[in-house]
Amino acid sequence: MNFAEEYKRKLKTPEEAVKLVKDGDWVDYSVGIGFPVLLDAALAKRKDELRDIKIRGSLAMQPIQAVEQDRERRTFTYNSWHCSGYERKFCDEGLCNYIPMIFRNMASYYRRYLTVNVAMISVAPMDSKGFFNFSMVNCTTRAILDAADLIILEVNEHMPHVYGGQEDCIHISEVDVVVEGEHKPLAQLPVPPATEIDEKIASLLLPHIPDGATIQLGIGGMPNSVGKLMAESDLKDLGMHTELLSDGFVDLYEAGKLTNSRKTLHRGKGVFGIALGSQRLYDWVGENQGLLSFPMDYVNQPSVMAQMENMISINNCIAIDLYGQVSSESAGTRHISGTGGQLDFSTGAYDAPGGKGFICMTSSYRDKAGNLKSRILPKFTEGDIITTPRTQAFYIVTEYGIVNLAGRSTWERAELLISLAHPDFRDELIAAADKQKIWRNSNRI
Ligand SMILES: CC(=O)SCCNC(=O)CCNC(=O)[C@H](O)C(C)(C)COP(=O)(O)OP(=O)(O)OC[C@H]1O[C@@H](n2cnc3c(N)ncnc32)[C@H](O)[C@@H]1OP(=O)(O)O
Ligand SMILES: CCCC(=O)O
Repeated sequence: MNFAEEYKRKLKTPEEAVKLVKDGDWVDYSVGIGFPVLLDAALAKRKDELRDIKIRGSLAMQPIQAVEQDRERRTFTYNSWHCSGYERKFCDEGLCNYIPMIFRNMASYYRRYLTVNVAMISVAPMDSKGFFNFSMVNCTTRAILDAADLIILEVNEHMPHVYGGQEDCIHISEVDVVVEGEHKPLAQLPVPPATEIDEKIASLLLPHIPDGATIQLGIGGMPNSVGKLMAESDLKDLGMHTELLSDGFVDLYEAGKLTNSRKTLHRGKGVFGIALGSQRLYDWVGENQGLLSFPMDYVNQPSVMAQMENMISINNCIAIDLYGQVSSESAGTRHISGTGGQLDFSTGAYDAPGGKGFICMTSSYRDKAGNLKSRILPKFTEGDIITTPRTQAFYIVTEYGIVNLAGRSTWERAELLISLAHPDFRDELIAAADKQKIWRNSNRI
């Protein structure tokens, strides 16, 4: 077979390729660095000739021209599975709608229910055997492509080849159209520096993490900082099984802590679903035989995590109420990010022998006007979305301590959670707990 010939036959310009999109189509744009930059720009130019184009994407980190060029949403309706900071601003303006999901189910939504008229996805350049590697976006890429009526690949010369265990590539024979062009360097996720509170939280976590543990770090500043601080600890022989591979893991690797040598599943390999972070991370992930990408319906499956001894999951949240419900994706009706894999990992870590799921947060935050606000709330009120229900939220950590809510009644939860609150808010939380009939006279903080 001459794959180079087939490639040439399928090659079109981005402008020619997007002519295949028809009125009413559902178009999929992939996740993170899988975003099809050239195809999006070409599709946006068709805004006056097309009608009712619905786009799905997520964690976009560069301008989405179909939204930027059509701010009245006359032609394009953009939807996200998980909002980046950039997409969050679109939600604020009514230009992006969130699609609720938990990551382990996302592929099955495509396989069972969703229509994909056109998939436009960025991939690494074709290899000599005719395969395009999904690079750092194994995620649900294969499920999206399998569901698509028409597959248009955008070859991105900066996307490195990444070793995968399953569903990590597509062959030229399965593809309808290929486009090429010049790309800017891959979009990066900023890595905020660790704060004093992050350091305190990491110091509280460390005694709960045994040598040889398998680690998941969630999205956001704090889990990344915890990874960095774990790299400075005495921990040994850590393993990686994570939906999101972020810079915290490079810190662990460079400090010699990440060996994967004691993993009880995929020994010797760090497993992940998607990588997002700095160029340093991307350079480390490309062509790295110590890593394996897998689809999210495998990585995020609790029954898979349950096979890993001492699976430790570390995630962040927006707020928690005195009942132990965790909100990590909205603030009232303001949409912030998404459920992502938080519930998958809280569940899977609990099911693993010796496993623990930690939800970490600063006890308080300053709102945009500079007022100090508690993240521990008496109850959720203004439309806050529950990401992890109280039945699956176990270890909760702030800079004031660490508690385990498993098996605790409502008065015990109120007492434990108030012990984690910023001191300025404890009295009002106790008063609220009393009013809500979840406070015992003998409770002490
Ligand atoms: C990856 C795996 O393997 S599993 C998956 C883990 N996935 C999850 O945990 C999904 C849910 N979690 C998340 O999305 C993130 O961890 C978050 C949102 C909780 C924290 O992420 P960060 O990027 O550190 O959030 P950050 O502190 O920058 O806040 C994000 C926004 O929420 C706002 N915000 C944060 N806390 C609050 C609050 N309590 N009330 C109101 N707004 C708030 C911030 O102001 C900011 O808004 P802005 O962009 O307008 O400034
Ligand atoms: C890719 C990270 C999304 C999440 O699960 O939070």
